[in-house]
Amino acid sequence: MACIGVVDTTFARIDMGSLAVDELRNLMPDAVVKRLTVPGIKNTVWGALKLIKEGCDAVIVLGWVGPTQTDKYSYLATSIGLMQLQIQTGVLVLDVTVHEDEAGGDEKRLREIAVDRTKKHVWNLYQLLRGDLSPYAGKGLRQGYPHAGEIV
Ligand SMILES: Cc1nc2c(=O)[nH]c(=O)nc-2n(C[C@H](O)[C@H](O)[C@H](O)CO)c1C
Repeated sequence: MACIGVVDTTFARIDMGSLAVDELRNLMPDAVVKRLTVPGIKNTVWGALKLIKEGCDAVIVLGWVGPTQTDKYSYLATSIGLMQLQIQTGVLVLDVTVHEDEAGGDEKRLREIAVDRTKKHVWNLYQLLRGDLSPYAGKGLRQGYPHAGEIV
């Protein structure tokens, strides 16, 4: 039985962790889901490794990046950490991040982005655990926005 880790943060302004857990239950009702909420994105590497050590086969990390340059640097550091973690463990760690400044201050839009991106990346994780996404290659899939679509 698959074990899926969910790591999210208190820094986030939308509860993407709960959205991810709900969507995992929809797509993978038999999977064990282990959730760990940490203070912020820079703590997610530790959280993901903890869940991997506890036996998770894959981890989805839900991060929220603030609008300042310092926030962006924190995210860059985290991204490198999450990539290193995958190199060292070989475990898929799917980084799902919402940037607070990507909706131009429109908080309703920001929620829509967070919900759409979380659900679609849970779907991506589900597909990757069952094989790969090759049936969707080149289809212009987007998370947080409508699919851009294929150029034909
Ligand atoms: C500058 C900064 N920006 C963010 C952010 O954009 N998103 C986030 O989740 N957390 C941020 N943090 C906090 C760090 O991730 C971490 O929680 C603290 O440095 C404590 O280790 C910091 C310190």
